Amino acid sequence: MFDIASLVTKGVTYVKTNLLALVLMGGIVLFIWWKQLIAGQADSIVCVKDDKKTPAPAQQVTLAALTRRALVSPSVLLKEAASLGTYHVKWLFAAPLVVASDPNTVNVVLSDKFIANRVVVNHTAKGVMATNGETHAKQHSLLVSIFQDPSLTASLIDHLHARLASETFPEFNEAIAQKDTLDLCPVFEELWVDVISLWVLGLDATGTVANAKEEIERREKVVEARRCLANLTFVLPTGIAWYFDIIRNYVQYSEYLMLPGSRDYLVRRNGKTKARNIINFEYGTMAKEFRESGKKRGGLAGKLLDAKLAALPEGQTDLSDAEWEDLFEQLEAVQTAAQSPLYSLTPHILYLLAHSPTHQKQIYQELSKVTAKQITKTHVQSLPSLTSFTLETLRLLPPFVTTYNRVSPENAYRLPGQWMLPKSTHIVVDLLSTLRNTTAFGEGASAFQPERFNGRKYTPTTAETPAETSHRVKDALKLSAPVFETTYYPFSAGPFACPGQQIALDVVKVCVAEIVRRYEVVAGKGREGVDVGAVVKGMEEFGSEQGGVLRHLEGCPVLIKKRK
Ligand code: HEM
Repeated sequence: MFDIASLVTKGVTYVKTNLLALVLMGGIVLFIWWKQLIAGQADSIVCVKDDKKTPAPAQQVTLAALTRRALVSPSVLLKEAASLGTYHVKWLFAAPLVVASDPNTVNVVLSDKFIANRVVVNHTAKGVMATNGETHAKQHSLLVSIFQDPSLTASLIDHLHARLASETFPEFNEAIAQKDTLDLCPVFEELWVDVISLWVLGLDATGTVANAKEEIERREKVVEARRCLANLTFVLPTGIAWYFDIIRNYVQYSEYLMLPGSRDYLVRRNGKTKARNIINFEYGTMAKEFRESGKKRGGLAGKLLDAKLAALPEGQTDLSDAEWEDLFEQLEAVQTAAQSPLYSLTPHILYLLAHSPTHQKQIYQELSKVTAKQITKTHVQSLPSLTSFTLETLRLLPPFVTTYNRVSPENAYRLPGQWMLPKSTHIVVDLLSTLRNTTAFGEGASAFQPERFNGRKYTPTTAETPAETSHRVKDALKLSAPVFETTYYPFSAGPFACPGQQIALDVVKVCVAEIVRRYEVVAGKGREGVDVGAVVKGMEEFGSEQGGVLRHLEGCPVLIKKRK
């Protein structure tokens, strides 16, 4: 007779007594599966040579080379990149993440003629989660052209002057009165978040309109909300949140890449919904005012609206709801993209000046020739010492230590010797190591020497036309050594290059100049005598928190002295 109960009991006893063996077997099966998966992926690295697909030779790439720590600690990134060579492949789900760094090693590993310079970064790769392809290209070139407009830089500088006078100088004076060390990072984080938010939304710079009180209250609400939102936390449907959190752990800046419908996801945990609503209300008001009375704002909002209206088919005078949404998303993207590198770079320049009194003196002497009450873009463009100091700080402390990650479309990322990276390769360029490349910047590449920029003019990487680019890509691959100009690209290059690079250089210099002409910045207590070279060498003082820009880990502590 078939006794089910006894069979079940026997089964349970069997499972109990053999549980350990079953777990072990399961583990072994999983391990074999994993090894096969990895091996399968390695085999599937197919490159294209002379239009024929062939498996890439195994020695061409190093697998699982960078540790996760390298993506958040610049000092670890430098060390690992130096020991591993140029092409590090990190497995990220099904696709490898490639980090290009040292062209010397790439010469050995991949070919004898590869240079990780800004021309080579000009590939036609697509962003992973960002809008990509033609949509991205259109939005990108729109921003590039809008940012050429001098009135836009001028209005940003107006906001900067107003903010320096109302909060920053009083904060500096307070630190002087207290004879206390001041941490520069939080000061400039608030400054840039405030300045960019008012400029992006096209609000008045000084609050001197007829209903001044109401306007000031409104501006305060907006900047409060923006400060609250500056530390991004996404709320996503559970499945996506899990995927996103994992990606975020591995790929820097991925949290800033917009997912479809991201404005809805940007609703915050921890009571940030209120802040989000304040900004959304501003967006709504912007569209309402235009629709009801044709009123347009200043700042970026106004310029972007003008450009979008100009592109409408004849006879159409208003944007559709979807087009307004696009406009808001672009404003949102610029807010994030602009504020964080600015609040990384500005305190770092001042901190390095505190540790380099000779350079500070030189810059102050240059500045003392400017007699105007307010420093303008024209002034700072003709201050060579300040320009060289800024460019050198950007080289050794680039706010983005790696580019955003992007995915290569099939065969579009060309390597030397006609090799192509396979489709869906995640590519991240290690700007930190590239900007310290000894072939390009000489044996003293890791030393802080602003003078290396003397007599050189920075050409924004957005200035290249596609035709010039593809021609130059071909030429670059033939070059035998990377040159200074093409390897210097802290704003990245190609279709994802920073569209705001000239504005960024202008406003950062105006900000630093206004401070240095009033105050002397001195090394903080206990840090006297530490030379600027020691600060930037090993990068131990800095970190790139998940999804964040490069920051001094102790917030750039300095002492401030008022100049006579
Ligand atoms: C020192 C300051 C800045 C630095 C170092 C910087 C650097 C960068 C870099 C490296 C990228 C591209 C990353 C990649 O290739 O994946 C980027 C993108 C971008 N930047 Fe900047 N940036 C700065 C300031 C600004 C400012 C002031 C604005 C706006 C006014 C701005 C707007 C943008 C935008 C909109 C993008 C996204 C471009 C796209 O994906 O098409 N940035 N920035």
